[in-house]
Amino acid sequence: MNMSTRAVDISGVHKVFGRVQALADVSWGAASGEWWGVVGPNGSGKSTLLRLLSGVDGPDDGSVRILGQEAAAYKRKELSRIVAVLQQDGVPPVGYTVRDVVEMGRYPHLDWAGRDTAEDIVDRVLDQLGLALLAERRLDQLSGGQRQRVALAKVMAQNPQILLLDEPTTYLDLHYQLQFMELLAEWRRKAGITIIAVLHDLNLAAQFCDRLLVLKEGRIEGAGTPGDLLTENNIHRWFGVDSHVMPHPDSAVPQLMLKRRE
Ligand SMILES: Nc1ncnc2c1ncn2[C@@H]1O[C@H](COP(=O)(O)OP(=O)(O)OP(=O)(O)O)[C@@H](O)[C@H]1O
Repeated sequence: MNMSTRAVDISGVHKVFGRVQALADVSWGAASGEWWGVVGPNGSGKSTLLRLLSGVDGPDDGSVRILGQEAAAYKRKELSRIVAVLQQDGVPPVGYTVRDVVEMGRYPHLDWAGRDTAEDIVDRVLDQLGLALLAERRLDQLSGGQRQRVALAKVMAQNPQILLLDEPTTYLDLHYQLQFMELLAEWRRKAGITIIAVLHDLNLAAQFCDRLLVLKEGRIEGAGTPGDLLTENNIHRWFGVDSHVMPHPDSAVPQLMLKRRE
């Protein structure tokens, strides 16, 4: 890839649902290899933005470019080789085995005869995520945290350049939340992928993301480093809550403690 090519670039994007302006004149982009957290109150347009970036939906106005080309100009399978998406509940508890699901991640890379172009990748990913012993287990026999690890294995097998995540840690306990974020960080370090993650947990976002994109009522309220953006004033402006913001003792990134009202 040409290193000057931006991973994603959107400009002048509008998206309307009935009378709701989900995104209003949004212009923003991510350089290759960056990790962006997309944050903001409920209903601010975060998931809508992710859907436009994944190509499942198009803007009403403006442009959404992936690696320099309009998202709509890609063939479905071609875009799936570049962009992978992981949702809140990444894989549902159905009867497929762990291996089946991770193999599904390879679909965009199968040739015309259904042959995989990189056969060993499924076993490598299963090993890397500590899932080798669970490979033949069915998803409905796994915990939510284990299933989310399988969902991560599936998108890793997909081997994308850009990973989109929509609140991926919502159903995870503290241990799995941290483990999930560390696995993403390691993957990015090794493969240089671009990560764009909708996150509600600002403390996790501050610890892992290079930059934050803040949306409110469909508009960009800020784009920059957690250190620049996560101030007590901003938190109040965006979420209507009072907080203490303090530097993390290890890394000095801002960490948030909510104040009670009384
Ligand atoms: N398919 C749809 N039909 C109608 N309205 C929609 C649709 N998708 C989103 N919206 C509306 O667009 C606005 C933005 O929604 P979106 O899901 O992008 O917000 P969000 O920031 O991801 O919210 P949350 O934090 O609650 O997940 C909301 O007002 C929502 O009700």
